[in-house]
Amino acid sequence: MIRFKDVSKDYSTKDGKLTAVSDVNIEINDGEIFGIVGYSGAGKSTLVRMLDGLEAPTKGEIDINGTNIAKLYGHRLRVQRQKIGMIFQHFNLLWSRTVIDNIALPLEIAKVPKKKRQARAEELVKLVGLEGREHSYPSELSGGQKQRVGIARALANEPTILISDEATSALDPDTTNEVLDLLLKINKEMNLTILLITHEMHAIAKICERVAVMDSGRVVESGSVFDVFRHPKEEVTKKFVSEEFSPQQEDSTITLDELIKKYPEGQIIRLVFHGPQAELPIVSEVVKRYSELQISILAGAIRQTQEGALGSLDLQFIGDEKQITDALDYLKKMRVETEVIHHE
Ligand SMILES: Nc1ncnc2c1ncn2[C@@H]1O[C@H](COP(=O)(O)OP(=O)(O)OP(=O)(O)O)[C@@H](O)[C@H]1O
Repeated sequence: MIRFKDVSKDYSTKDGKLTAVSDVNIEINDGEIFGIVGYSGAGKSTLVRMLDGLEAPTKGEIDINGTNIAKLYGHRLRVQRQKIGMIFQHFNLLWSRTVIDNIALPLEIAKVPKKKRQARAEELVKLVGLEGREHSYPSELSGGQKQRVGIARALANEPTILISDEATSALDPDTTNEVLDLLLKINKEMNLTILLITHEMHAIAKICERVAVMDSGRVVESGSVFDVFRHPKEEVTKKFVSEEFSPQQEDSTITLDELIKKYPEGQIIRLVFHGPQAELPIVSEVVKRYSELQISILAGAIRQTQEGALGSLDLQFIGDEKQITDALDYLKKMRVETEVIHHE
């Protein structure tokens, strides 16, 4: 288990003290994929550097399976750091080395005999799906392939923890999904604990079980991804969730205010479905039961999370108030969450 306990980190700058991380408490279970999301400057990288023993907290304790990282130095710190693999946004590969030699680099540093490191590097090439590209140079690879090399290299020393620091931020959406699928596969096959640091809620939704949202050095909200997506409490979380998850209108740049301006009549209701409900024909049932109402679908989105599908739909209801209330009661009975986002 990784435990951040009341962790703070201050830097002294020419403008005085800067608190990069403030009273952070997080517990990450073995084998879990845990997300940390925050905008630039939220303190995510500082947290990672402390976990990797590159910097010590000003206050608090970070321990991995009971060992306080800040208390380690010399050989013991090096051994501990080998248990943590890291992947980065810009891959950090050596351009003069081939794929296989990049992957074998940490083993060379750890002085693993040549035959053994060759065999391990070949195994890793297979694991990340780069067979046939062993002797290519990074400049000959696509972004997704480069990140696969990064992942294989990070796994060379058989770490128990993998930190992904914005590792998909420079990739296009399809490649991002492929890399996330690979992380999920590795997590399952090797029971690896993965800490996913990102500003992309999509990546969190796709593979994480739990998430902590950081803002100005603090963890402002945390919990299961499913719950945080369903009921974001803090403004910053709402912003992240709505960037990724708000129902997509035909013109996806339209804001809620513009939507209301465009459809001022009646009521606009947002429905949130989860789990098996997302697959039931609930909307057609409402249309049938309350046939006097005029019901239009304005926008919709569905996301797959590790706990099942989470869907959201904005509907406009025009008609008799009592009928609208009855329709909403019916939806509630079907355990669909409803939120009135506009009432004429
Ligand atoms: N070595 C340092 N000296 C002084 N201030 C620092 C140092 N490292 C980080 N900071 C400051 O601490 C705050 C948090 O930075 P950090 O890099 O941890 O954020 P982040 O969430 O990782 O953002 P990004 O993704 O942009 O790196 C920022 O205000 C940053 O300027």
